[in-house]
Amino acid sequence: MPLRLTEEQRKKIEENRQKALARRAEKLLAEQHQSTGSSSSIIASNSSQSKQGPPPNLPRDPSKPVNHGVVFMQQNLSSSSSDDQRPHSHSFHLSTPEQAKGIWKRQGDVPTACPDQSPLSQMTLTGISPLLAQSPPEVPSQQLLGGTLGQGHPQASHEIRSTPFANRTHEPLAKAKSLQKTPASFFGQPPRDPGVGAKAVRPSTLGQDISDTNCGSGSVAPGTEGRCPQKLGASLHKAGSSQKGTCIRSGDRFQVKIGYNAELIAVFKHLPSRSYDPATKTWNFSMTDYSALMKAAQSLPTVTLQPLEGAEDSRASPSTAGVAQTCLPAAPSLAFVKGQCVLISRVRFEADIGYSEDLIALFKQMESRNYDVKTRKWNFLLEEHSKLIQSVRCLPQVQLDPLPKTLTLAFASQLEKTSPCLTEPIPEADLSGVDPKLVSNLLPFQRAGVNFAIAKRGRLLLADDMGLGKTIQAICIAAFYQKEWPLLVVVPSSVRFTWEQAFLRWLPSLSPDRINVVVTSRDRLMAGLVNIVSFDLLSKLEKQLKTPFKVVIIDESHFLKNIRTARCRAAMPLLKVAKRVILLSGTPAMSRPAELYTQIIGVRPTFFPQFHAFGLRYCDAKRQPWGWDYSGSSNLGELKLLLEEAVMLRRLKCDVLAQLPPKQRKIVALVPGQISTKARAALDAAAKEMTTMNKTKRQQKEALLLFFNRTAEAKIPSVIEYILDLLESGREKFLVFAHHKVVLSAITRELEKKHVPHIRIDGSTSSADREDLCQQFHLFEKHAVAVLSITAANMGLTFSSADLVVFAELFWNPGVLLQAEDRVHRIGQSSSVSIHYLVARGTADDYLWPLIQEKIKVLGEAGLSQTNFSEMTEATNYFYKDPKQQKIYDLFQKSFEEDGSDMELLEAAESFDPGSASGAPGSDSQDLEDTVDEITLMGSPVKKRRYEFFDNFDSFTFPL
Ligand SMILES: Nc1ncnc2c1ncn2[C@@H]1O[C@H](COP(=O)(O)OP(=O)(O)OP(=O)(O)O)[C@@H](O)[C@H]1O
Repeated sequence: MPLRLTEEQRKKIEENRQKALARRAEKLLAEQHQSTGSSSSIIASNSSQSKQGPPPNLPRDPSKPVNHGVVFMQQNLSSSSSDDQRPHSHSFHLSTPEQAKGIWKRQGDVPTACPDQSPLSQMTLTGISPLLAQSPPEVPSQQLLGGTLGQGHPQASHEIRSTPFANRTHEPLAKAKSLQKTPASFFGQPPRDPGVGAKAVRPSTLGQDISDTNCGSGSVAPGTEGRCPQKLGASLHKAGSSQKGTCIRSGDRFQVKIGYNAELIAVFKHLPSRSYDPATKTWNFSMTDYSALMKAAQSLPTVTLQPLEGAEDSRASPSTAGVAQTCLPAAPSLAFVKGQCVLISRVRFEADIGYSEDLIALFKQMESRNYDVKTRKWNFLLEEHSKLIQSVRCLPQVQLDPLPKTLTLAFASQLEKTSPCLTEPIPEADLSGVDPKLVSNLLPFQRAGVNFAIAKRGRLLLADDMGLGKTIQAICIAAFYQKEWPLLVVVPSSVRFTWEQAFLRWLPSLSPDRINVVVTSRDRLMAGLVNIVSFDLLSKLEKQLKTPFKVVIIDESHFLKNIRTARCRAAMPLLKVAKRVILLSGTPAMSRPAELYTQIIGVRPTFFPQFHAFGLRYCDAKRQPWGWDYSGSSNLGELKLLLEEAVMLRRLKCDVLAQLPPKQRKIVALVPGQISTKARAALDAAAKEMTTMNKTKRQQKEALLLFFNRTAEAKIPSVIEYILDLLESGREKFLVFAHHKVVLSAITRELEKKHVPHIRIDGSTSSADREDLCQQFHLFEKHAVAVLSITAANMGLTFSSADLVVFAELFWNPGVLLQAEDRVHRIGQSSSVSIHYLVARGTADDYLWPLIQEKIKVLGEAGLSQTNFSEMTEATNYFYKDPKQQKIYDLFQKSFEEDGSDMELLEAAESFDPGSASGAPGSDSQDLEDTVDEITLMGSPVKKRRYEFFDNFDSFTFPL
């Protein structure tokens, strides 16, 4: 069982975790700083990767290219460890000449420029493509344009030196060749005339290109150091004859002071952050454009710009170039934008991407375009997705990732459509082969659920709110595929027999002996037509499986959320090979999307074959020093759409309230195996006592009392297991009524152990305290259990913030039970209330339940009660059949009908001491505690779940 933490404890843990991470990051930064030193010359001599990115083990977000260096680094890292859903062709990589040449195009020229490139650009790009192939897909073109080409792998520098054309092609801002024609072409247009371009290149310029490439970044390949200053000298030659200007810093912007120069103004006009001040008649720019401007100016033969004070000219020397780099922010000026397509409805997707003029021009060519003024994003019909992606690929400075493959598969019909159709009606399934009793009892929304499941070919996650009748729907869906049985039903241990009862109730055609409830690890898993097994036993019995089950139901499927658990490892392969998979959960994910992953692939094994891809898109995956953190959430709207389209059906109580009765009662048949041998012997002895002839009236009552008390004792472990299962299933606030002090104490003790917030009201609670406790329960934020005495807390209290009442014990007076139910079902309650009666076979419950039912019937006949318990009774076969049982029943009936016996029994029961053979009053015995511990730990459910709870955090993180 999981150990529930309070909200406060969770917060504390999270706080500590964050602090630890911050300390770790600081330490690593300091170490990194020490090892690299602050000297720029050291930085300059390092490879570009170590310079551009933060230390490899610092947190970074692979999906957000906030910083060029980081993008470069991250891309390398993520591409090595991630399963990127993007088809390769969608990535922005320039490994082919056709792709690489796009870098030269003016963005507006996309449609025409793409197909026909000049031979020169093809030739030159072919020359450099090996270098670019080494660049990660997300290296922004700005890095390439801004003189960072040489920052790549040392080998890359080498290639540049040996292929001068490549340098020209890749250093656009330094290309005298194109600039000598027109500055505009410098920024965008590919060199059109190879002949002119080639002739225009002066020898010195070529040399300068090489030096810029190698030295500008400070990344110097071995053996090139001596050459750099020489080349630099050549490049500085122009200073003598050119127009001079200076850059002046002004806050986070800088100003350029220079006389009129048409070429330079053309350059200015291409910088996104440009601003002209008519008062001073100067242009100013954001610092992000500084590098790009300097590079461009450097290439203009008619201009010499003095760099900003304090910022070294990147041309100065290889050893000082790093200083300039570290002083200046990265320059994303030439508008490299990166983003992704995100689904926003069943028929539309949105381009989640930054501003780019060319991209917007392209968007405007899409027929289905729509601009959302609120989100300030463009969206389109799915059918235009491919067209848009194809077109965007021609924009060299834009990377728009397409929808992941999983989404295109799930929404294939929408992607291929020519006109949008919002919702296809789900066809009515032919249920003529299913027991009419079941079909006729389905509520309309349940019938719709069955239709949905069959339309999905029997594979779905049915995630209806708690208490909406997932069981009846699951049985109906499974019965539709009855020809493919044997059926496997995997459930929490505490509800195995409840499921058996449900099959018996809803499928009368199914012979009871065809139902196999697996109780121990020695049982056979495939012995019946319907096989019901707990999660924990499944992992012990999976080896028995020779042939796979074709139809599988998993109740409370969120029990599989942690992929590392034995239960998940046992179940997932079964789901993969099964033809029909019916997952049931009222709370498929309790805290984060990562919890959904196993359930999604349980239903659709081909969706997101790698968790990492899912994590990147929906869990806001972040790389941390210790590995990947998948505990966040992102793109939740899209995830919801995907789930609804292909995986999940979820209705909330409020959606179907009109179809629900105000109270829904359910008998939960407790697992007989949970009653220990010792308790069983005590029960049998007590039952025997009751049937012994020739007893006085008093002796008979004592015998009955002992039987009632022994029942309480015997049920404790199963009751506790059920309560913990409820908590694990996400039930947040509920009431547990019991009668015996030992039961109340055992429950509160367990809740304390598990740190579950709870209150207790019994006969010893003062009336002043009762109100306070009620209030306290109301204020609890999440999980909270009110442990209440049936007789001491059944009146006058309001617990309408809960919508579930659990009766751990029965009580012979139905009026008391109904009053207790109404603590929740009262004014202020807007929901349908669920009531669970926990009954254990072979105990006094066998007699108490029919007795209650009988009394209710009488009350109903007298017009005093509209309640009907008979349906439940019929469902659970709670009929005493043999004559001996009838005798005990009679005894119960007689005893409880006599005046005053209630009080007598109450008093005796409340203070029952299980340690005493006679059941005489006394304190809770160690004996009972031992029994509880022994049984709840038997098969280690408690132990295991506690581990899993703490393991949750880990389960959403992967080591590097
Ligand atoms: N169509 C129906 N006719 C009669 N009883 C129904 C119907 N649907 C549900 N019930 C009853 O409602 C109660 C709740 O149903 P069930 O246990 O299947 O809910 P659930 O959705 O599985 O809830 P949880 O998530 O809490 O397990 C049960 O007693 C069930 O028998």
